[in-house]
Order: sequence, then C-alpha cells, then structure tokens
Amino acid sequence: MVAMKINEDLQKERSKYNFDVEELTNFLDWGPQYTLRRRNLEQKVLNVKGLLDDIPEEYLSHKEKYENAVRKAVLYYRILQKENHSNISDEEKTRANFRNMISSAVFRDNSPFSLHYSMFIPTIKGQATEEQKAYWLKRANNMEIIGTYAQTELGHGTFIRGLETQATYDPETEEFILYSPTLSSYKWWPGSLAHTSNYCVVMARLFIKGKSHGIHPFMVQLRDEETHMPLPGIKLGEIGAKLGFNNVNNGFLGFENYRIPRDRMLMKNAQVLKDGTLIAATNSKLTYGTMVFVRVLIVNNMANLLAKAVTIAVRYSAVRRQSQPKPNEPEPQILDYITQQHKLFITIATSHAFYINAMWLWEIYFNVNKDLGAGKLENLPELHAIACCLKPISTSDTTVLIERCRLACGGHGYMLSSNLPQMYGLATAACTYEGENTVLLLQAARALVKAWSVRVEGKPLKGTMAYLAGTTAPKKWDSSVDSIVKIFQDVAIRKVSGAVETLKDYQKSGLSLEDAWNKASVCLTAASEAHGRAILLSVYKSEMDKRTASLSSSLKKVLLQLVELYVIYWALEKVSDLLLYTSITEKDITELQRRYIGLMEKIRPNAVGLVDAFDFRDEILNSALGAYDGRAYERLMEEAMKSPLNVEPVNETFHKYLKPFMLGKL
Ligand SMILES: CCCCCCCCCCCCCCCCCC(=O)SCCNC(=O)CCNC(=O)[C@H](O)C(C)(C)COP(=O)(O)OP(=O)(O)OC[C@H]1O[C@@H](n2cnc3c(N)ncnc32)[C@H](O)[C@@H]1OP(=O)(O)O
Ligand SMILES: Cc1cc2nc3c(=O)[nH]c(=O)nc-3n(C[C@H](O)[C@H](O)[C@H](O)COP(=O)(O)OP(=O)(O)OC[C@H]3O[C@@H](n4cnc5c(N)ncnc54)[C@H](O)[C@@H]3O)c2cc1C
Repeated sequence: MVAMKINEDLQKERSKYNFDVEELTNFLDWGPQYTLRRRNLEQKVLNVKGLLDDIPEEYLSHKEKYENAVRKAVLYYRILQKENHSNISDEEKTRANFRNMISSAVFRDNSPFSLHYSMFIPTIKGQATEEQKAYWLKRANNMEIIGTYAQTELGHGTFIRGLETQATYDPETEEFILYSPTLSSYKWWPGSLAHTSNYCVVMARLFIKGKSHGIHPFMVQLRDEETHMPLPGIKLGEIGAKLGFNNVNNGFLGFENYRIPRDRMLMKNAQVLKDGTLIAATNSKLTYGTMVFVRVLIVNNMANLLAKAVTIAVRYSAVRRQSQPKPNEPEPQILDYITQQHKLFITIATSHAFYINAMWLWEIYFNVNKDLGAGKLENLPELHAIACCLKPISTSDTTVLIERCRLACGGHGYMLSSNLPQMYGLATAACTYEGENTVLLLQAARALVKAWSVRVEGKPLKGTMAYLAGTTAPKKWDSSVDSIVKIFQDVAIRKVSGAVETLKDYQKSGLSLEDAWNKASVCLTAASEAHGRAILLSVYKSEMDKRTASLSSSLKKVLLQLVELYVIYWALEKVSDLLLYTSITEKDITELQRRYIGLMEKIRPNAVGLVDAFDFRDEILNSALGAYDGRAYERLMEEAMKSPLNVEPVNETFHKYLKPFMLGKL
C-alpha cells in the first residue's frame, strides 16, 4: 500500500492536539460500541463496487442523475437492509445510526429511497394496526414494495386541515374512492413519488355518508407490481428540477375515482367499520405522528450536516495560506485569522450543541412513544412544542453556518466539488419541509401562550416550560456560563410575556383573536425562538456537565471551552435582548468580547483535532477541499479534469458560433 502523503500544515496541526481524538469520536457516537458499528458498516458499504461515482453527479443531466441515483440506491439499500435484519429495537437502531452519514458518500444530493426509510416505514409503524403492520411492514422492510408519504398538495402544505384529496367510503363495496376534485388537490412534492415508489401513504379527507371526518392515512398502490405502470385512475409525474433534492424524484399525484379496499386505511388510531361507522381517534393529532418523528430526526441530521461542513472548512483553512500581514514572514494559514476562527469555531460548537440536544430529544421522543403505546397522551403536546422550536432553529442555524463555511473557503467553496453548495441546498430545504419554519415557531407560540395562562392562574408548569414561572423583573448581569444560560431563560420569559401582552392589547383594541394573533405574530415567533434558544443552551450546558463527568480531564476541558464559546457567542448575538432585559453594561459587553477572543485562542490548537474527531471518511465528506490528507489543490485540479468540457481542446461551438461571429458572419 502506498503511504498517504499528508499536507505538512495538517501534519503539524495533528501534532498539536491536547486531547484524545478517539475519545471524542466515541463520545459523539453515543458510545464506543456505536463507533465500532458505524465504522464496520462504512467499511462494508464503501467497499462495494459501483457505489461511488466516477463522474460527479453534477455533470449528469436531470434524467441521468435520477437513473444513476436509483442504480446506486439499489446497491446501497441492499446492504443496509441486511443490517436492519438484526433484531434490535428502534431505540438501539437510532443510536447505531445517530452519526451514520454513509449515504452522503453515495449521493452528494439525497437518495430516491430516503422517503421510504424516513417516512413510509415510520408511518406504517405509527399509524397501522398490528395486523396491517404484520403485512405492510414486512413488505416494506424487505423492499418488496417501495413507498413514500404523500401529504402536501399543490394548494396546501402547511394547512393540513385544508387538504382536498377525498377518500369517500362506499359501504356497498367496502371500498374507499380516492378522488382529486381540483388541480390544487393534486399531491405535490412527495419524494420518490414520481417514478420510484409503487405504493404510498396518502393523507386524504375521509367522507362517510356525505360528511367530512378530517384527514386520515391510506395505503395506496400506485403502480403495477410487475410492469411498474401507473394503475388506471392514478395520474403520476415528476414536479421538475429544484435547488437541491434532484435525485429524490419528487412527484405529483392525482386520483380519478380510484378504489381501494377498506383495510387500506391505516387504522391504528381511527377505524371505519364495514357499515361505515367511524370510531374516531382519541386525539386527531395522532395522525401527525410521522411528522413529529421526522422533526426530531432533522435536528439529528443538522448536527451531522454541520459537522461535515466544518470538517471541510477547517481542514481547508489549515492548508490554505493567504496574505502577508507581517513583512518578510510567510503567509499565514487562514485558520490563524481571528475572523476565520469566528466563522468556524462556532460551527464546531453548534454541531456539538445539536448532537447533545438531538440525543436528549430522542430520549424524550422514545418516552412519549412508549406512553402513547400505553394510551397516555399527556406528554405529546410538550414533545410537539419542543420539536416545533428545535426543528426551525437547527435548520436555519445550519443553513447560515454552512453558508459561512462556504464563504470561509473563498472562491473554492463556490465549487460544487467542495460539496458545500449541495449541503446548503439540503439544509435550506429542511427550513421548508416537514413544517415551514415560521409556521412551526407559531405552533410553539400557541403552547407558550397557553403556558403563560397556566402561570397567570398560579398553577405549576412542567418540563421545558417550568422556567416560565420565573420572575419578569430585570436581571442582574452575571457573566458566568451558568448565569448566562439562566439569563437566556429570563429573556424568553420576557419575550413570552411581551408577546402575550401584545396579543392582548390587539384584542383589547377590538381585533378578533385571529387578527390579533396575526398582528402579534412577529413577537410570537421571537418568543418561540427565545424559548428554543433557552432550551438549546441549557440542554447543551447541563447535558455536557453530566456526560463529560466520566471523560478524561483533557477532553472535558476542550468540550467545556466549546460550551462556553457557544454561550458567549449567543450572548453577543443577542446583546440587544441583554441590554433590554438585564443590567449588562458596555464594559460587560467588552469583557464578553475579549473572553470570546480568548476562547478562540484556546481552541485554535485543537481545531483540526476537533474536526478529525467527527471521523468522516473522505468518501463521506465527498469534497475536494476537506479530505484527510489536505491535498486540496491537487484534488481541485483532479475534479476540474472530470469536467466534460476538458475532454477536447476545442469545443465545437468555436466552429459553429464563435468563429463566424468573430468574422462578422453571424
Ligand atoms: C437509513 C436511511 C434513512 C435516511 C434518513 C436521513 C435523514 C434525513 C432527514 C429526513 C429527510 C426527509 C426528506 C424530506 C421529507 C419531507 C417530508 C415532508 O415535508 S412531509 C409533509 C410535512 N408537512 C408538514 O409538516 C405540514 C406542517 N403543518 C402542520 O404540521 C399542521 O398543519 C400545523 C401543526 C401547522 C397546524 O395543524 P392544525 O391541524 O391546523 O392544528 P392547529 O393549529 O389548529 O392546532 C391544533 C392543536 O393541535 C396541536 N398539534 C398540531 N400538530 C401536532 C402534533 N404533530 N402533535 C401534537 N399536537 C399537535 C397544536 O399544538 C394545537 O394544540 P392547541 O394549541 O389547540 O392545544
Ligand atoms: C425538498 C422538499 C421535500 C418535500 N418532501 C415532501 C414529501 O415527501 N411529502 C410531502 O407530503 N411533502 C413534502 N414537501 C412539502 C413540504 O412539507 C411543504 O412544502 C411544507 O410543509 C411547507 O408548506 P407549503 O409549501 O404549503 O408552504 P406555505 O405554507 O405556502 O408557505 C409559504 C409562506 O407562507 C407562510 N405561511 C403559511 N401559513 C402561515 C400561517 N398560518 N401563518 C404565518 N405564515 C404562514 C410561511 O411562513 C411561508 O413564508 C417537501 C418540500 C420540499 C421543499
């Protein structure tokens, strides 16, 4: 084997760490056993021939991209499927896959099967009866059928109660008749829907004897299992090219009185009996369960995306040299510029903050799910409220920080071969899908306004809302990390109380609740963001205090530096709130700024170590700029040579257009 030649600057960086990189990798993976599993799986998958692209995806046409993605997806999921056969619980599977990013080695974009795994299977698990599960889950897990989740329509995504697709029960034949009454009722967006899936869960409005009974899930066969032709009564197609997700095969779907048997309604929560009697769900929002699951998954996924982006940007910043601040001295590594550290170190810390919050949120999710299984619904609203804050904050912060990583790589970050633009495309999509961010913050605001009225009644508040019982009096500034975290809760209390007051004032002025809500909605989303930030900061700090107790003192020190950096970064970002709601002075702010710079200096020697600890194989980073060996320039040139335009020295457009044009003949 030829020894890998490592860029000298990177080599030097790697001799400077003052913590154990492997210990941090194990910590991030939720335990060393999961690091081992993840690496074994990566080894198995990435050795499969034909899985990685010779020609980068971006040089393919729209059609070729899809066809290539399906080819690779089949190879990839066959291996994953074998792994899934092992008899482990969903909780264990989640931990094992917490930092599984293999699919980004296979697709710079995303997989045409991602909806099958992220929504189709979870919907069967969450919405089907035991009997239905026994049949459909087996088929779906074996990939005998490929499915998706079709909820959004051309006319409505956010407002689920406004969906128009009809499922009318016919007791004569014991069938549902699916019908799309308008253009706006066409399903629009579901991934894999256009040409990949042959089944899908359709969310449709149930009608029995002319009466509407709200939205329910139906298992619908779309295509013939043998020929893959759309079945009569089904109108299917692809919605076209997008900013990202071009492998994902997002589609449209309409129904022309398409009949399905009664047992195709997923009936765990609500049932339609043969004679058309409806047994309603104990809570109509149980139908929204898959969305809650994916919102939790998204926080997890954002931590992974950020870790990838910052690995690329930090390694590149260690090998890139630019400018000459001191005469007669070599150009510094751009990583030595404080402004560069300001772009990057917060991204490392944010990734950690999201990992820790995602672990915490998964535990809550599993507990609520167990409760639901036992018929206990009381903790569902809190889970929904937390997910409605953390999903928007994690996706919007990730989008901003990936873009910052791209900018940190200068011109080379703009290259698709850096993989940063594609990652931006994936992150910004998540700001919209699975509940548009503003809309989710407004959902969280409903819960906060309710919590405020509980406080006003003098009743106790629970869980993540308990702190809202605190005083609204201005706070004395104290710059310890614990105090700043607490102050973020105080800021949230003030913002919630301010938003409630604003809402009431508008109502008092004669507006209806709905109009007052609309007028107050900027304050309401700000209150939800403040609540979400308070959760993120306090969970990151308290879980880190707990989880680092068993770590070596050297690693603990580095991790707590990142916690402090994160907390101070956000204090400085939200300084206007601190000026409004605490006794902070200009001098305190200057001290915070100095402390922030001091922390970056402490983190600087460990920067490459911290990103090495994310432990992404080069295939997974899939970037010319971020590989372990730091050969960024060589890889940029290698990637450039893959451009189809470099195959011939003179392009035919010269003879066809340029020459006649220059000769004045065109
Ligand atoms: C191995 C490989 C695996 C690969 C994985 C790789 C990882 C990648 C990550 C995943 C990739 C996925 C790819 C992309 C997937 C995108 C899929 C979609 O977008 S799909 C489409 C996604 N689409 C969307 O997300 C649509 C967004 N829209 C919505 O969710 C809803 O319409 C709404 C929530 C906005 C309003 O609903 P509405 O019915 O009008 O409700 P009201 O406002 O009237 O509130 C009434 C009461 O209900 C309460 N409540 C509400 N929800 C819930 C809940 N879930 N629970 C509990 N409670 C809930 C609420 O709090 C309120 O309580 P209260 O105040 O009265 O006490
Ligand atoms: C990449 C991608 C993949 C997707 N995959 C799927 C899928 O697999 N299956 C599926 O069913 N769907 C899917 N979707 C659809 C997605 O879930 C919806 O686009 C999303 O829920 C937002 O709904 P919308 O498009 O109707 O936006 P709209 O609700 O029309 O939002 C437009 C604007 O209106 C504002 N707005 C809307 N309602 C309110 C309100 N009540 N108060 C204040 N402001 C409001 C929003 O904040 C936003 O600024 C996908 C979307 C994308 C981008």
